[in-house]
Amino acid sequence: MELLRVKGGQPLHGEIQASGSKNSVLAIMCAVLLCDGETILENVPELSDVNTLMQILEETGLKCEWIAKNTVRIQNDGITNSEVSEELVRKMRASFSVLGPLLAKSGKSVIPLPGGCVIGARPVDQHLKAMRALGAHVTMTDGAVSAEINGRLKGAAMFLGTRYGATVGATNAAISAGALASGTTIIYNAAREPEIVDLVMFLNKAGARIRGVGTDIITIEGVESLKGVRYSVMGDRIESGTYLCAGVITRGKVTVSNIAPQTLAGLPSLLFDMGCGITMEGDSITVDASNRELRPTNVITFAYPGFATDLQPAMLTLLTVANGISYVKETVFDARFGFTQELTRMGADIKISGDTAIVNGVDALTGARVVASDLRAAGALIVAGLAAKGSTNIEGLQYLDRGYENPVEKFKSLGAHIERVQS
Ligand SMILES: CC(=O)N[C@H]1[C@@H](OP(=O)(O)OP(=O)(O)OC[C@H]2O[C@@H](n3ccc(=O)[nH]c3=O)[C@H](O)[C@@H]2O)O[C@H](CO)[C@@H](O)[C@@H]1O
Ligand SMILES: C=C(OP(=O)(O)O)C(=O)O
Repeated sequence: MELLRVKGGQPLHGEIQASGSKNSVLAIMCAVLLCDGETILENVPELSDVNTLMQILEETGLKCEWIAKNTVRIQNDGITNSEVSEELVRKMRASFSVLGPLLAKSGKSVIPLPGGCVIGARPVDQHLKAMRALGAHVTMTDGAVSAEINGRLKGAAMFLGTRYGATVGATNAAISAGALASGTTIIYNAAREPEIVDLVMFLNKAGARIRGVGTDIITIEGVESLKGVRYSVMGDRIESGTYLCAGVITRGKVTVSNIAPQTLAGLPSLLFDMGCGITMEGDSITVDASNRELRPTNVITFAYPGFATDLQPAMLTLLTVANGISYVKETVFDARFGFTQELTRMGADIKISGDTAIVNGVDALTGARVVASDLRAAGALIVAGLAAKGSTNIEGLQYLDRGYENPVEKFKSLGAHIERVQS
């Protein structure tokens, strides 16, 4: 079995470049189904999720290849198959996001349900609501969603949302499907995440007419066709935040460049509240925690511009060594504290009460053998290991590889003692 071995105690110093955003590129690659001809995507992170989505697009008849480092070429000469195989959907939940684009472009889409996962139940009711609003006939057979339309989808007004707030995936689905629908589509309570803005910038460059992105009302004037373009994906704010938290927990000084600091929403302010120095300049952000005592703080996750749920595990990990009690409330997913059990094995003092983790800071974490059960848990356990006394051995690297590009090289360049080992 492959493990990540982290020897803690070394303050991180230096600068890394953020990779392209995983969540952004996945949404954009799905939208390439709508675009005729050649699309070239730049700043694409080399991740297993990206490779899985390339396989899914190939299954539908598109041609995908890496043509240079971080550059993918996708040729869309027509969709030849509208059914995605279960094996691929099981590998990656985001594969469900081809539903809307496949339907809008080919009139049909059959996608197995992605199922729940370790961060909570993840229903797709709002995705289906959006497709139905646009006129599709949607049914469920043998655990797969089947959506069909005779001719073009028809623009409509719709309200999307769940008891957790706005939904990123369903907003993306409605935007992509609405782009090729006849007439006007209006999405109320649209999610406002930067990755949705990136998707819309790509689609508008390809010929779509979408306004209001970044606000909670998005208006789409449907067009008859979209044409492939060259587009560079935004920097990854979740990866960036993970490296910043690693810099802080080791009491180091870390700069992340190739990232729009405003996309980090509340993270820089919270790190400032904890006692860190923060500098933002152009497309880079520096956090300085050298010789600082870390104060506790309270965090509540929420749809953007709230604190990102994907950064909750790294942030909570940081609070395990703050000087006092912090409260972390998770409002986006209903089971995203599983990783805290592993932190407890490293000496953290965490109690879970409903949707809130009560984190009582300890003097130091200690190394242990731990298991990552999801992508951001893997990032958080690295953050913990970097600060812990002794060695931490992390299992579950298949999750890490879904969303962090070259983590060993990047952490090493900051001075971390980290390596992949067989055990
Ligand atoms: C590939 C990708 O971009 N993944 C991101 C995306 O996931 P994803 O698009 O799945 O997240 P959503 O914003 O849709 O989900 C938010 C909440 O709404 C619920 N929900 C969602 C859709 C639906 O039809 N019904 C429903 O109840 C979900 O279970 C969850 O509790 O946004 C999340 C929230 O920022 C991030 O954590 C994920 O990293
Ligand atoms: C939850 C995440 O991704 P996904 O939606 O693909 O599971 C994530 O990136 O943290």
